[in-house]
Amino acid sequence: MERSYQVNQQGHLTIGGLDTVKLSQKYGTPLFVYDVNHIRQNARAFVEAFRAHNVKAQIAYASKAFSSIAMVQVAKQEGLSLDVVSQGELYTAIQAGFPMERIHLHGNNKSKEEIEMAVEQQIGCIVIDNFYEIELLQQVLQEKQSTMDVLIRVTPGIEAHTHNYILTGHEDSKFGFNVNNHQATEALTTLLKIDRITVKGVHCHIGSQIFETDGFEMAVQRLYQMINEWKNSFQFETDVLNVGGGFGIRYTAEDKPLPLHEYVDALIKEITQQVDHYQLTFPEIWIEPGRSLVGESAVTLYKIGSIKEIPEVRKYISVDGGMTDNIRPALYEAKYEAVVANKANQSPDEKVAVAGKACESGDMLIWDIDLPKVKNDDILAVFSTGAYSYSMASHYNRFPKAAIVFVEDGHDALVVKRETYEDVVQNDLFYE
Ligand SMILES: Cc1ncc(COP(=O)(O)O)c(C=O)c1O
Ligand SMILES: N[C@@H](CCCC[NH3+])C(=O)O
Repeated sequence: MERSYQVNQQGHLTIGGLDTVKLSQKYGTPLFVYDVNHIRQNARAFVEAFRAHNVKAQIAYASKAFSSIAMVQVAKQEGLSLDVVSQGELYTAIQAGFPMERIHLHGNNKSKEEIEMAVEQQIGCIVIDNFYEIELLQQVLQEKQSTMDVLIRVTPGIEAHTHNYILTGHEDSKFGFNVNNHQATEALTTLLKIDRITVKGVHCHIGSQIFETDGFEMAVQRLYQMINEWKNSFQFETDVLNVGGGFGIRYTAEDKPLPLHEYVDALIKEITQQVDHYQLTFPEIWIEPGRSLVGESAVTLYKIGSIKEIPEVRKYISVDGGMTDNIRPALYEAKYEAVVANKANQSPDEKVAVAGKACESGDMLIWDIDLPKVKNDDILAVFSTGAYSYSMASHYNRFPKAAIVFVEDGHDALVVKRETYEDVVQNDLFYE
């Protein structure tokens, strides 16, 4: 989906038709601004892609990318399912009134409390990750005299490294059951013996920010070897094949994401071939997009403060946020693009570096970017911050977390309040 940014007559950047400079004045900075229409278009692109093939599917928004009550409401409105990884994400979904039967619980170390909550809420399914969890789930189901549908998360030995794939004979991952050493099959046989558990199928996730379809195709091929063995050995047929998320987005001009339907088209083509080859039943397909639904839908607005020039070295412009609202540059050397929101019609004059305000040399948002000459109080808009920014925010240096605004149809709405200093110390107790 094209990003909905434009420049208005004042030379200000607009998102979803609203002036970002005015939004920064109204709500303060740092501020996340989401174009809700953009999220909806992405969701509909996935829904439509499956519909075009007449394939039954669940598109589960991976809420780890950005979870808030308002975001979960939008996912519900668009008919998506929801992937949650913790009690916190599940609690958010409950508060948002999300249909429990469309929730899938993930996690490589689910606690008994998390499993209990999932069973009590009768969520759609638990994605089983390890043998210990099978014991815990069995115990909880017994205690609560309940039942649960599950998928088995497997690691097929294919790992995506953004632009290419590594085939690993021995899979070294904290997630899921290994296919190659038959732990996945052992998990199946263990689960099949438990009356209160119904195995609906298989899950795998090969990585994130992936720009090609061949890694998904390779994973499907490997999975079908296993699924066919399961059919022959245990007469077990998978009703559901969940191929995870990972569809890439554009952070900078170097990123060339595919239109979302191309991933779906390729997956359906490969699954069709495999099903025909092994003469199996076509499964329901589930996917778990996070970044591709929300990543490009948001900008972060910052106010520029200090400007430091080291002659012949670098010019640093510092903003009023940084790694505490977007850890990705520090954590993954992730690259971002930005514009000066109040000078969006001006051409660049100089190369600068954008620094955050945390007490950490690595707190840099962008190392090299061409911008028009900036001064204090200018507003910087960093693009594509909708995924894994707010959701990975921290209180380092006791900075309060930023606010979030949704814009749609010419309206803006505050959906996450800016934290106050009272919020920052709310759990602190005096030592007496
Ligand atoms: C199991 C699982 N599903 C879905 C996702 C979402 O990935 P993405 O945000 O890249 O679509 C992730 C994150 O990588 C994941 O670990
Ligand atoms: N948080 C990561 C991706 C991890 C996805 C979840 N398994 C990022 O920002 O790119």
